[in-house]
Amino acid sequence: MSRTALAFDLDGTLIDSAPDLCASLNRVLTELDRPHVTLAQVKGFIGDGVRLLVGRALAATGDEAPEEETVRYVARFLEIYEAIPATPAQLYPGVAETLGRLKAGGYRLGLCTNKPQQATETLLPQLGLDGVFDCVVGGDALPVRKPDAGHLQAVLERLGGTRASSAMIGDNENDSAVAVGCGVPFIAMAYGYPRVPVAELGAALVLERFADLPEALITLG
Ligand SMILES: O=C(O)COP(=O)(O)O
Ligand SMILES: [Mg+2]
Repeated sequence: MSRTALAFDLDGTLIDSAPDLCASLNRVLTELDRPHVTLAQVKGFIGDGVRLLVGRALAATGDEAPEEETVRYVARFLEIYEAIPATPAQLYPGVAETLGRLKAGGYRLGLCTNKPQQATETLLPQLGLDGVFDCVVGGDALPVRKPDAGHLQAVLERLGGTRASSAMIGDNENDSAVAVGCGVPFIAMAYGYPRVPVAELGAALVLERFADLPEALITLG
């Protein structure tokens, strides 16, 4: 077991959050008398944090709003989103069991997500993942966030992970970029929300099933 510190992305890697994000965006859009966005559109908006998620939904349904208005809509969006209880059924197949298996096997697990810290910490116990992660670093927890490598760097420092002992597991270009920036291998989950074909993410390995991760880590060496 040479890779002992694992950093995970959240949306599109551990949970299928797009339906709740889409429903929350559409409630905000209804309040603004705008048309709704589709689930397929929202999947393309996810991954760069909540400000861009809301901004993209506004751009897709009319004019982008001035910054101070957008800030209010982001706050309203988060109020709605955080009030929707998540359930373990939103985890992709095998996620809970596999994370439990890795933790029991001595791996240190960190979360490196662009979702805001408070929304992430609200979600984790609802998903049944309370206490699974040794550190959780959300998209507003630091002055930088993915694709800035400083985000993953902070997670790896908290996990005590070095280049040789770490890996990043994610679903899109931002996860690939931080892995490259930190010089650690990137494992891509093929089922997430990438904006380019998964084969173009530059991953050391692409997995169809989360449950294949423990064996993949052994392959990686
Ligand atoms: O963009 C977000 O809010 C979350 O995205 P991530 O968990 O895939 O980083
Ligand atoms: Mg993601």
